[in-house]
Amino acid sequence: MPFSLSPEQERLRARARELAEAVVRPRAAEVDRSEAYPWDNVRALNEAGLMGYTIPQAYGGAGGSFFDAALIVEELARVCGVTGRIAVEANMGAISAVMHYGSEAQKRLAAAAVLSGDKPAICITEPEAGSAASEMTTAAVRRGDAFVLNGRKHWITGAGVSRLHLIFARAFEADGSELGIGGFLFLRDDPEAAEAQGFRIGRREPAMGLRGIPESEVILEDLEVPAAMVLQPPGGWRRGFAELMNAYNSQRVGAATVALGIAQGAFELARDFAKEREQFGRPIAEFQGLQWMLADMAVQLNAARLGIHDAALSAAPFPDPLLAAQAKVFASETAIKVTNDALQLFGARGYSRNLPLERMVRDARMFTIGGGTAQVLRTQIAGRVLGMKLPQGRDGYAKAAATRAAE
Ligand SMILES: CC(C)(COP(=O)(O)OP(=O)(O)OC[C@H]1O[C@@H](n2cnc3c(N)ncnc32)[C@H](O)[C@@H]1OP(=O)(O)O)[C@@H](O)C(=O)NCCC(=O)NCCSC(=O)CCS(=O)O
Ligand SMILES: Cc1cc2nc3c(=O)[nH]c(=O)nc-3n(C[C@H](O)[C@H](O)[C@H](O)COP(=O)(O)OP(=O)(O)OC[C@H]3O[C@@H](n4cnc5c(N)ncnc54)[C@H](O)[C@@H]3O)c2cc1C
Repeated sequence: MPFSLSPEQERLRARARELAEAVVRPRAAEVDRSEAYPWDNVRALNEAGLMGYTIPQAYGGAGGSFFDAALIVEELARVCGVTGRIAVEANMGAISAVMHYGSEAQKRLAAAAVLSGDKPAICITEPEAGSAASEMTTAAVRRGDAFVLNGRKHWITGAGVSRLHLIFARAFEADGSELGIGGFLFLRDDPEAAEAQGFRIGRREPAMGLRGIPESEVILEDLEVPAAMVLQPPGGWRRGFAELMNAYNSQRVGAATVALGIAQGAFELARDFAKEREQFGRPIAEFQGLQWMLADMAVQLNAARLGIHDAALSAAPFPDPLLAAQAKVFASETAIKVTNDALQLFGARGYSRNLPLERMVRDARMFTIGGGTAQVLRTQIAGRVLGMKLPQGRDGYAKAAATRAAE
């Protein structure tokens, strides 16, 4: 463990590991096979106080930090990536945005949902606005004391099982003038009632990995969201997208931690197997080719963990965008490499669905895509390293120059 832990954090990590080993590990293969959301694990997490651990004590949580959350998430993801992701969304991402930016009523609503076992969903991506998320077309038009939302989100993690949703949409006044991109909170308590209100769950993606948690469409058809459920960061509508994305850095750190946890789990299996399995009359751990593979895995895991902890500890109140992006790029690419090498070390056994290695390879694959692709995050890193705006649209630099000339 690169950063020293307080006695309380040591206990927290031990509590998460105990639960992971006793409850989560034995169910991980079945969660993958059945593709069913692990409600039993959620109940166990909730009883152990690990759902909403970062929620301030005044709202019923433990008031933990993102670093604490990373300790919990790594332990869970080490045995089950799906459960690790649930812990991310119950402690980082949307819930942290609400607990920092929300009104009193919004905080109470969100805290109550998570502390009763909900994993909120964050709804940003649209079919025509993935990496280019700021080009989203889901519209929220003011009508009286509410906004009416229309649009289609896809690849929404937890759609169909989550209650609380943070929906990003482009907001307009009733006269059509644009306000900016904002966050809208919707609680899907009763699926039928939600559908009648205009919040519909569409197709579920047949995903490669992390199959125990759905990624589905969210279709909004004249969904009325009261103005009191608009999540308003301090900078107002014009800064809405930037400040909501700033909060989203916590989830990037969380996603990086799930990738790390999956890879750490695969590494430990490979290390132990290398000492047991014999070929040519000796343990395969005696072959230098494998020793160096294990050494490289250990180097990469340690570096990934350091980057994640550094990013988590930078939170003020959210993790630094550069550190979060760096942590996610490195951990996600490390996870792909380490899980593949761990499988390789097992030979044919690793390729069999009887062992968890092939699941770990599939589960690790998403993290260079979801939460900002490795390519887009590299552009964000480059922009911050260079201290330059790096517009990605074809006429981006020309537009920026024209704006400067007009000023
Ligand atoms: C940000 C992008 C969508 C690119 O869009 P633009 O080129 O229009 O935007 P920028 O000019 O780069 O940014 C506008 C404004 O926002 C600020 N910003 C952007 N990102 C961040 C951030 N992470 N932290 C802090 N601030 C941020 C930026 O600095 C600008 O502010 P100023 O005007 O300069 O003051 C694109 O780069 C991008 O991030 N695409 C990825 C979209 C994404 O991550 N989607 C995630 C969906 S949820 C998910 O996948 C869950 C998976 S999992 O389970 O975790
Ligand atoms: C498992 C999973 C869970 C997800 N969960 C959620 C969720 O809960 N909520 C949510 O809102 N979204 C979610 N997403 C969506 C995710 O955020 C998007 O998939 C991601 O932002 C990329 O968008 P895209 O898939 O449309 O790819 P595209 O943006 O179409 O990208 C296609 C390719 O082009 C590259 N590319 C695009 N632009 C650039 C550029 N400027 N420079 C260099 N390369 C570029 C990309 O890196 C990628 O390789 C999830 C995705 C996955 C896989």
